[in-house]
Amino acid sequence: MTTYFNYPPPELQEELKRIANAIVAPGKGILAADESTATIGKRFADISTENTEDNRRKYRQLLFTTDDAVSNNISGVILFHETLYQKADDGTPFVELLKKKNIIPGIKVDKGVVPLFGSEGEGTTQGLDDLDKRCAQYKKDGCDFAKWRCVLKIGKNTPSYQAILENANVLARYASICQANGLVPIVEPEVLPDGDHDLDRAQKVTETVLAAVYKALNDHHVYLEGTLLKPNMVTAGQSCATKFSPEDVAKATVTALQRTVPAAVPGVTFLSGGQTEEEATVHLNAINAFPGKKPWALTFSFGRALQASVLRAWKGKDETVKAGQDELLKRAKYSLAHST
Ligand SMILES: O=P(O)(O)OC[C@H]1O[C@](O)(COP(=O)(O)O)[C@@H](O)[C@@H]1O
Repeated sequence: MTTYFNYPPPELQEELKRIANAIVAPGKGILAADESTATIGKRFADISTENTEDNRRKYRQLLFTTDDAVSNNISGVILFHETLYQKADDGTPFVELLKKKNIIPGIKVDKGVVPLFGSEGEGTTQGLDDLDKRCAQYKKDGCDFAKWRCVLKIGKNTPSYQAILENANVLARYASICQANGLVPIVEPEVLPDGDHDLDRAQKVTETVLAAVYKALNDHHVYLEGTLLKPNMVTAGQSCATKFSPEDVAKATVTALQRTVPAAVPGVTFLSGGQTEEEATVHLNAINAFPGKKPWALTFSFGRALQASVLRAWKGKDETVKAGQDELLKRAKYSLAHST
């Protein structure tokens, strides 16, 4: 294997580093509002709201017209393709609304999880074919970062070596293509919380997966200072009989990261992965409070843990938009409350 290669040119390195650091500025995190049409449909079903293009637009308008104070705690928003090109009622493109608030627009660029042939129900994530072209266009259209999610399942025989390697490699290919186009790649290898495994097993799997991801990023010459990691917090499986304290979760999570994530990475933006808003917040605060070496910013890139009460307050109605926005302000403020 050749070890002769070039990192991005110095100006591009500077740009990527500047964007990544701005996203994880102290006290700030990411609002993951990039639910695909099917996923937002599930969220809308819970509040008996029809999954139409205009309802999706209205809901994202609610999020992006929340009081400017939201940008004290939200540095970036991940958008779904459709949302990037939508406008508010007064014709202002959503991207402009965000930029006016000093919030960095980002874009989900993966095209979803597909089965991995020959595996025990595992998957890989598709979307590489036209990624270079799409990234160039998204950068022109105002995005400064991107996100790609891979999922790994914990089971008796999983995650398999096949799945670990394949997902690490596809994340690395995605990351290098993003960087070439001036987008900071958020690398998301989510170890799913489904199952009855304990905390120790979740930690070991997370370590193995992250180690493979950083090996692949190195193999693909990804410039780590211009990337962010979006991992799962290390929690026991959702059906595990044993209960673990926030301090246990913090210890397992910080230890897994210390063992695998290079110090060159500016920040870790955790996904919430089906935890309640309260759990995700308590865990993130325990992670930040945990003593020891933590050379990266540790913050949030929550979907459900920032939006569950927003959706419940909004209920799909025009007259409850303000109630939804108040919930978003509250959740954004408290997600990192004890660590700033
Ligand atoms: O399956 P989809 O529609 O791509 O969405 C997956 C969701 O998972 C996330 O990566 C993390 O979301 P959660 O914090 O709710 O786990 C979001 O960015 C994204 O919206």
